Amino acid sequence: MTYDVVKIGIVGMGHVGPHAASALINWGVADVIYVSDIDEKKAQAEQLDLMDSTAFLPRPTRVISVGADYEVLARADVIINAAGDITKVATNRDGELYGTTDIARTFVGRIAAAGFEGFWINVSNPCDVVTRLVHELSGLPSNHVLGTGTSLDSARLRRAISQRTGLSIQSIDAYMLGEHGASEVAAFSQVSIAGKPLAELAVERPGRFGFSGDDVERDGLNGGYDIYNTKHCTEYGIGAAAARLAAAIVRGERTVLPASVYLCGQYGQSGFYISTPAVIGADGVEDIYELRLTDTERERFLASCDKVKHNYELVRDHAARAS
Ligand SMILES: NC(=O)c1ccc[n+]([C@@H]2O[C@H](COP(=O)([O-])OP(=O)(O)OC[C@H]3O[C@@H](n4cnc5c(N)ncnc54)[C@H](O)[C@@H]3O)[C@@H](O)[C@H]2O)c1
Repeated sequence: MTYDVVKIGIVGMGHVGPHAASALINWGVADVIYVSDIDEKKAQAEQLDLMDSTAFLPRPTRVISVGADYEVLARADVIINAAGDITKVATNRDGELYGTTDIARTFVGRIAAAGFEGFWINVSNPCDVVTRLVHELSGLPSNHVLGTGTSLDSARLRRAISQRTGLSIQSIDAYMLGEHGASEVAAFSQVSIAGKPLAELAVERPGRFGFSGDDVERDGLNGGYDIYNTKHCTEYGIGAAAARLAAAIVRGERTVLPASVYLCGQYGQSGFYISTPAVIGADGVEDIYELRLTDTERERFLASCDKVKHNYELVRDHAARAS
């Protein structure tokens, strides 16, 4: 699919939403960005600030504030969901479990009823659970809905390896898999640089490449809280991650990126969202890759799947009790 005019909607203009918008504007990805927030004044203020930034850029982008008129977002090609309450994840991303899912119920169905046929990229936490709910409420095929998942955590893992090796982040092929949360796993056995497995490099040049997998996994896993504990949010990395996925879709890139995707038999798992590398392009999630893991990595990945599925059951019970 090619777009004459690329329209992207963003729900939730707290920290993440505006940074995703800013990345899309700076990269020249979108012609129109609809910004939505239950706090209409906040959405309007962000609209004006973002529009001011366009005066300094080569390509014009229209930013339109729609407040809580969610139906307008049905005109978008891609919608990013960043609605939530970041103060609730002070110790654990599951702190938003009922909040963000209740919030998603207020707009995903309305946007679907207004005829939305595009793509959802969910950022809100707990990311894999909210992504699954968005898929369920949207009525869209599973390849039209994805979550940022471990895209950010994988960037943190690559950053940690980059800091230890002195090589650029772009030179490091490494993935965090599983839940975007405490149970995620670094696929350390599959890290490669220059087409060589890290394990081989570690034998050849231990001084540069012989660092501990546990240490870099810790950075991938806890990197968010290292930032959150000081500034009480994370915004640049995740804004860029969401924008990157949106760009890959509207440009039809077929780029391999880690994302929370609907498993259909990969790792022996099906019917829910969790992160693994995927091909992102004009059809959204066009292919899903299963990595060859060590027994321990696989065991941990499967435990992560169990946790995400269990959290979804909690959300389902919560919704049943409320109805
Ligand atoms: N997946 C990731 O890697 C990652 C990283 C950072 C943040 N997050 C998550 O992204 C979400 C947003 O983070 P943030 O720091 O921007 O949070 P925030 O609390 O700063 O902003 C959330 C915004 O959502 C708005 N909102 C709430 N209910 C709404 C509704 N019904 N309709 C429209 N807007 C609504 C709020 O008014 C607020 O402006 C959170 O769930 C957070 O945990 C995920």
